[in-house]
Amino acid sequence: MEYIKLQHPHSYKNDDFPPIAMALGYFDGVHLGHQQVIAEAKRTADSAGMKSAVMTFDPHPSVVLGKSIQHVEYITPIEDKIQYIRGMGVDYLFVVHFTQEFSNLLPQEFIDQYVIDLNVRTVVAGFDYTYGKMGKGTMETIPFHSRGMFDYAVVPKLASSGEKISSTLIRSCLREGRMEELPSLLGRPYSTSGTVIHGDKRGRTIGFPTANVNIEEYIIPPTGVYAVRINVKGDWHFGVCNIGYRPTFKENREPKPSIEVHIFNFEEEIYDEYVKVEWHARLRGEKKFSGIDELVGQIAKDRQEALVYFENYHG
Ligand SMILES: Cc1cc2nc3c(=O)[nH]c(=O)nc-3n(C[C@H](O)[C@H](O)[C@H](O)COP(=O)(O)O)c2cc1C
Ligand SMILES: Nc1ncnc2c1ncn2[C@@H]1O[C@H](COP(=O)(O)OP(=O)(O)O)[C@@H](O)[C@H]1O
Repeated sequence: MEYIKLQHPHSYKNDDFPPIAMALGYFDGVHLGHQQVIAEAKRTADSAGMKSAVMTFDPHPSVVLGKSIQHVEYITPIEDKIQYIRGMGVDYLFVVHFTQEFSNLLPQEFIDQYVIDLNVRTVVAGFDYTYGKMGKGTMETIPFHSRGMFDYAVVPKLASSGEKISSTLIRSCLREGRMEELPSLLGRPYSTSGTVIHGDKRGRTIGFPTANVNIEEYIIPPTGVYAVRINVKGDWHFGVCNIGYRPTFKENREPKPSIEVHIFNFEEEIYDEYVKVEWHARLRGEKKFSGIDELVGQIAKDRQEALVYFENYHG
């Protein structure tokens, strides 16, 4: 896959590229609905002898359009998005740096500069895709803006248990800790990557060392205890993860919850390793225990519950 970052204004002309079938979207999560749009662009490219492409945007428009939030949390931060799209086998990935100036392009200007000038011959997008200033361009206006230079295909909504699969639905599952529903929406479990940092070194003294993972940019599930898998140096391990403020030990809440994984049957020192945590099930909420023995007893039960959960796990 060729990865092309586009800064506005770019200077490509259509003879810089072969004919392209391009999937267009923000694609946070690269969920099953997104995967359908991307697969449709690939099918079209294959059957028409064109190259396939995905165009997406970074950062999230709300960062730039100043809708209250400055710090967006993603289902798939840009690096993960690139990796999942690469895994789908597309030929080109265009990532447009989303700026105020870019967001002010009129729908026709967007189509001229970001579709026609990149030699796109077929646009594929979901039924609710919008483009150009204020999202005024829709799949209904696309034939008009195409100037007869390209075809288009609209992918209808994909539902799971009667609900439209969307980044919004996935965000609410994540915020509510409904981890078990995510594979049917994402096509894979939710996962987050980060570096193992130093904690208070208390874990090892209570018999449950925990790798504290610094996870940034992702949506963090609610505090509580989870059955997880963790990838360390290329190998998957099972474990239990606590997200929270460790009220048993700490009077005052830190600004961010800690995310700590006790890895089963594992004894290595892994500080500074970049690890991937895969979230499978929420087991319980975080509690303040009256002492270390009660906490340790509960963690032993959590471990057992996760082991039972994973007994029938077959990757
Ligand atoms: C599976 C699991 C469940 C946990 N549950 C709680 C809890 O309910 N309440 C709490 O105060 N701490 C809980 N902890 C966090 C421990 O307090 C924490 O691991 C310990 O303080 C070690 O911290 P350290 O890694 O910074 O040394 C849990 C940890 C694990 C691994
Ligand atoms: N089974 C295990 N699960 C998690 N971390 C482990 C395990 N065995 C060894 N470790 C190592 O020990 C560290 C955790 O020990 P801990 O006393 O909890 O320290 P910290 O408070 O710095 O996280 C991890 O970062 C890792 O390097």
